[in-house]
Order: sequence, then structure tokens, then C-alpha cells
Amino acid sequence: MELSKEFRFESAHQLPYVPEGHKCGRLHGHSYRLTVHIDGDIDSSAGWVADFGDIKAAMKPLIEQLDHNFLNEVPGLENPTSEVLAYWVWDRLQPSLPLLSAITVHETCTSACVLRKPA
Ligand SMILES: Nc1nc2c(c(=O)[nH]1)N=C([C@H](O)[C@H](O)COP(=O)(O)OP(=O)(O)OP(=O)(O)O)CN2
Ligand SMILES: [Zn+2]
Repeated sequence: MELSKEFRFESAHQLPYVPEGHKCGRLHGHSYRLTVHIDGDIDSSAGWVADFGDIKAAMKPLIEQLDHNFLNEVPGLENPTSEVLAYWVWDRLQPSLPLLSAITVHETCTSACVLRKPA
């Protein structure tokens, strides 16, 4: 069974490698929505796959680095595309959340990327 938990944070960024004149080369901000998915079996005694609170606790130090910050200044996010951000979260979250199965990053209401665990 798959569980998901959504996180929201506000961040500024600028994309350094877009062509000259591209709107994303300018400093701007997003209300990001990031969904963490985990996949596992239901523990029969607890009646859940995992405590949603454990997902929240694992994400807390990462959200603290992202929320109300300039992403380009966060180590590893010098080119803060949605795709790079998804890998950044995955690499830091997976060790404490081994059931991690996917991360979705919604940069805007209409644009998102999904990083899934390889089959
Ligand atoms: N593959 C990617 N493409 C783009 C990224 C990205 O991270 N990965 N990022 C951007 C910009 O950050 C931009 O702020 C968001 O792009 P866009 O969806 O074009 O934003 P709009 O507000 O213009 O969306 P509309 O709903 O179409 O108005 C660009 N590309
Ligand atoms: Zn942007």
C-alpha cells in the first residue's frame, strides 16, 4: 500500500543555465508543494504502513533548509530546477525513510516532476 504526505514551502530561486532572456533566469519565487510517497505492507498490529508523523519528522530538517530561503544558496541546489530538487530531497530522505517510493515536486499549480524509485 502506498502512503503520501504533502509538504508546502515558499522559496526563491533563479535558474542559472537557461538561455539569455528566459523568464526563469530572473529571481522569482514559488509556493512549492512536495509530496513524499512510501510503499510498504501494513503492519498488522499497528494497522498502518508507517506513521505519517515519522514522514513529517524525517522531512523537517529538509523543509527548514528550503522554506523562506534562496534555493541557489543551499548546497546541492545551485541549479534549483524541480528535477534537481526532487533528487536533493530523495538523497537526504531515503536513508531515514527506506520505504520511500516517489517524490513529486509541484513548482507551480501547473508544473510538476515525479521521481520514482527504479523498478
Ligand atoms: N523541466 C523544467 N522546466 C522548467 C523548470 C524546472 O524546474 N524544470 N522551471 C521553470 C521555472 O522555475 C518557472 O518558474 C516555472 O515554469 P512554468 O511552469 O513555465 O511557470 P508558469 O507560471 O509560466 O506556468 P503557467 O501555468 O504555464 O503560466 C521553467 N521550466
Ligand atoms: Zn521558478
